[in-house]
Amino acid sequence: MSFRLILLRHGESIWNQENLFTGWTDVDLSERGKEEALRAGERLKEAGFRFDEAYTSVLKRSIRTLWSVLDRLDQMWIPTVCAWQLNERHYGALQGLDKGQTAHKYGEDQVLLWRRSYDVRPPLLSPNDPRHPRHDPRYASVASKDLPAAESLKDTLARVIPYWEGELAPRILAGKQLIVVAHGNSLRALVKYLDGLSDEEIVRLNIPTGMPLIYELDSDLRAVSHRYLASDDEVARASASVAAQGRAR
Ligand SMILES: O=C(O)[C@H](O)COP(=O)(O)O
Repeated sequence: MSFRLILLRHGESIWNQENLFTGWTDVDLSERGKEEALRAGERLKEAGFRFDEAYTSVLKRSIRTLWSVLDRLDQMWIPTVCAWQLNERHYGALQGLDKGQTAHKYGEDQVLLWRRSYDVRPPLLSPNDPRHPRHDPRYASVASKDLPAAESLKDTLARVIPYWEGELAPRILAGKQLIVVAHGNSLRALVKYLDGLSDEEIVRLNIPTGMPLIYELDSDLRAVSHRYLASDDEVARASASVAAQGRAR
């Protein structure tokens, strides 16, 4: 028995465009990001995909991307779940800072550790900071011990994988075709798990915005293969540009 799962990172956001650490900040798509989202829907349509259910985060850059995809597929009616567990990694006190200027100030190696290492946490947001998620009504039903002030990828994985095991995997095993629209690092956490990547291998993985990623899974839901619905050139260029966001400026 084999299964298929479609993953998609949201289109470019306004803060992606401005090269700012975003995390749980709820910024919208840029004009280019809106086009990327529609294009992702077109690519899925051209390839003949249909979905039974859709999952996304509680952040509007992902939600709006999902809306555009489902609009293009004429499937806006399918059940859709917004789950905080699929949010971007929480970038703590780095949120709102310019990635290039941060690299200039602290060094590119430190920014690479913050952005791509498995277990280094960015500096924490103070609980009194109005940006802390405990002040945001959308997280009112989340236990305070689960609300992060900053996350490493390991912390992100510790909320994404239980959600995968408890909610997504059972639906896939029940035969449902799912699309999961999420974020660069919540998807890196899921990909690390599905592909069994080591803590060192995950450092080199950069997921581009707006390019559908198709996973073929075995009966244990481990990855057999994956491919982007885009040319190798497009994927290589877009992934390199994500990696380059941490260069000193
Ligand atoms: O939160 C952010 O800034 C981006 O969505 C992902 O950022 P990264 O590529 O720097 O991890």
